Amino acid sequence: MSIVLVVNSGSSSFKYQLIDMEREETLASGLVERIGEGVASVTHKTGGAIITREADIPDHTRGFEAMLEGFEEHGPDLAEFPPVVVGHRVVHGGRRFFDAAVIDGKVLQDIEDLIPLAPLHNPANLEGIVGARDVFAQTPHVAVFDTAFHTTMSEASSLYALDAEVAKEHRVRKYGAHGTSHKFVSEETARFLGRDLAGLKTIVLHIGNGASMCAVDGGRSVETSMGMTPLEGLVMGTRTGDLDPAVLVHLSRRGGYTIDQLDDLLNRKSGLLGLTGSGDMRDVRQKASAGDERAQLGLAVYAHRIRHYLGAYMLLLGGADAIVFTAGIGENDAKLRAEVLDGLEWLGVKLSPERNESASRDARRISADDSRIEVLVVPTNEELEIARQSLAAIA
Ligand SMILES: Nc1ncnc2c1ncn2[C@@H]1O[C@H](COP(=O)(O)OP(=O)(O)O)[C@@H](O)[C@H]1O
Ligand SMILES: CC(=O)OP(=O)(O)O
Ligand SMILES: [Mg+2]
Repeated sequence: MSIVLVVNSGSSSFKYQLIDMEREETLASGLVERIGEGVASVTHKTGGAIITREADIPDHTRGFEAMLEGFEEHGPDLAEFPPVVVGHRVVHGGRRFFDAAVIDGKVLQDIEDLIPLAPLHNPANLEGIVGARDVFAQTPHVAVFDTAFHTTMSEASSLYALDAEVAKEHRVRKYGAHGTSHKFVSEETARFLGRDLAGLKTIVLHIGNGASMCAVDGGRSVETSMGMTPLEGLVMGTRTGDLDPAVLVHLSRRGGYTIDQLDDLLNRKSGLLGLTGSGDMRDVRQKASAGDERAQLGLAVYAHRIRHYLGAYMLLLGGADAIVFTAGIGENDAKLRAEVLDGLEWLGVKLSPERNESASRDARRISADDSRIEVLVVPTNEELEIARQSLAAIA
């Protein structure tokens, strides 16, 4: 039996999944939220049961213990299903990791060295790894990097027009993120369509709390909307996405903002939250339906940015076979999908309103039969992709 435990650590949360890789079946999954905030919430799901409780979880190591308690109390018994490997999501692998890596002291050091390039994500990923290695000391651990899928991008896509010496010294270039999801979804798309991945041009819209798009040509990432860090590109829950860099100079000079305040403003106080007062799409939709004009305007900015990238990626790929929506918003928000694809019949994109609004949660076609370009919803499963790569890395 090949059992893999996957850990996706965020700054204040972590998600986990125990997967039987022989059938790619999830035996249990869970979420520990609000770590270090006094009362954390712990959810453990297995065999159709969902158990939620509150606990004091000051750090990720304690979070791991809470996860283990979930397994002990509600199963499955980890002694019966011992993981052969623990797979970890790591957002930034820079130009050091082109593939998944078995974690040793050197890999840990590299992930730490990359913290300046992903200050919100890599420290949490690292803490998760350290916690998990304490608990699963005899098991190999593998890091799977969000950036790895984008290492196929050309220099023309990856370089900023910054002084070349400065860029080199400070490792400033586009690395992208969400690559594990973009890879998984583009492969699922080929499978769904019964097409050979090698001949398929896909535009993947990973629209969750963090959001990015990717132009995938024959299974290779050729362009993506996130940049040196996961701040560039689309409007997100709390992140600005694209912004004239001179805004920073202006706010610093005229507004007296410090570097830390700017970082906080751009990463945590902007995006949907900054535009509408809510960072969660469900709340923004509710407000907009109730007539809130700020929410309506925020949604217009949100969809406009996605359309901007969609147009660019159609051109870069020389046309697309499929436009694919995924992640929390992409999979669930039919209104957003309709807004993004509104009036694109001239381009060969025609949505079927009934299919778009269907309550199905499976991979599905939402374009009309006479749409030249296929439009799909394909649920992402980063954990399964991490499990596949982790298993391959120890083989
Ligand atoms: N039914 C829904 N309609 C609209 N948005 C939804 C729905 N369900 C979830 N979302 C949104 O999905 C987002 C979270 O996406 P997710 O991919 O889980 O993000 P992350 O993994 O980055 O935390 C939130 O903005 C949430 O409001
Ligand atoms: C890279 C990134 O933005 O990740 P998340 O969507 O989990 O915030
Ligand atoms: Mg995410």
